[in-house]
Amino acid sequence: MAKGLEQQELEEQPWRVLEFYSGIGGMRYSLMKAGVNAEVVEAFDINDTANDVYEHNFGHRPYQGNIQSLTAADLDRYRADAWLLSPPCQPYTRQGLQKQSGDARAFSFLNILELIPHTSRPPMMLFVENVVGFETSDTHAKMIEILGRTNFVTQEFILSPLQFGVPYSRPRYFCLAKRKPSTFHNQVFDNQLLHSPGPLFGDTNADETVLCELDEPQKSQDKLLESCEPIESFLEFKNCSDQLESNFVDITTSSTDTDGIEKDEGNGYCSGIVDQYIVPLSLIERWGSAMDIVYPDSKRCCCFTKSYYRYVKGTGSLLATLQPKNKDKTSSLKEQHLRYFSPREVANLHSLPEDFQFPQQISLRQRYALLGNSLSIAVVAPLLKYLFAGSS
Ligand SMILES: C[S@@+](CC[C@H](N)C(=O)[O-])C[C@H]1O[C@@H](n2cnc3c(N)ncnc32)[C@H](O)[C@@H]1O
Repeated sequence: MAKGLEQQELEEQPWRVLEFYSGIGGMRYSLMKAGVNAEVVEAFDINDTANDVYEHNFGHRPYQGNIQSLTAADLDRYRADAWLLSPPCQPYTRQGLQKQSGDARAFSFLNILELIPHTSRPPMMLFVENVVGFETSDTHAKMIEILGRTNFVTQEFILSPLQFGVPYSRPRYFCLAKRKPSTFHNQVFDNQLLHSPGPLFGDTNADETVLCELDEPQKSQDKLLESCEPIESFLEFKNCSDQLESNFVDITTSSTDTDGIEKDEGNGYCSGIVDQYIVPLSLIERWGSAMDIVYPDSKRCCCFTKSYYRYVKGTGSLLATLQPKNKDKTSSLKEQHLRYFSPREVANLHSLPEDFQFPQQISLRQRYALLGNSLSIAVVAPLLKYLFAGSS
């Protein structure tokens, strides 16, 4: 009887979690959203600004140092059950030089994994997030080798918010790992790379789950988009187009700011707070054909990167606030009153909670950079729920 109670008490203890590369706390928000009984016992990030935002929202300042300098003894002190890691992705991105494990930014990640066999209390669960491309890198090969050697079984996923009803294309790679004798609910997916969220919701049809993305990709893409909410549901400035219509004045005087970005001075489209989000006409003239433009009724927008607002090409979608009859007519771009998504809107598309806030001193560019580095809570929360389910 006494033993039973002790056992019960033990089971009600929250999981002790370490959040590496914590940024603005996307992993922690995902844990909360997943309803996992977990306590983040420490977060780690080298970036001052990210730590300001994390502290502002969670009331705790992450350990501000280089993860590479942590030792096995340091980690043992936390008695952690789970490690959540979202290491820098530049070594694996197309824009980066793809130096993979040869890139200094990958060192700290491999270093922390190499510590596992030296800890006296290794984690029971591990969760890794990175860009698509990571799964074919030599860092990935090393990670799988270390995890195998330290008794972990893995299930890997490539998933996008579009598969969770959010009109946002941000496919990312995820590795879920459990240390034996712990097992996943659906062991049929052990050591596989999956492209469907089916297993997270109890789907055990291995063939369908692995193949569904490859099989008739266009058809499955169309079906996905149909089930997404429109962009409009994620906007904080919905009625600006009315304001724009009456305030439109074409003043094309431009200047170059310190980052070499051309900005029109006071083009007067839309007075007030939205002004700062208007795309200058000079940028439309120069880069219009390369812009990804979406509308309030669109069911998809492109991934926002950390360079959104600094550069327009390939960094995220722009919103047309006046909808033309023919959406494909490039010549009408100037009349569509393009604007950037605001940081709050990007946060909404990342499914950050409503009470997430930036401290006032964080500049607009820093906000976009931090959000671009963060993750989709709509995707990570069910993955974490699946990882923690049934572990004891
Ligand atoms: C891809 S972002 C992760 C963002 C985070 N998941 C979030 O939700 O905001 C990588 C983060 O790792 C931090 N970082 C990169 N290298 C580091 C290192 N060696 N030690 C500590 N932090 C590091 C960066 O400052 C950045 O905030």
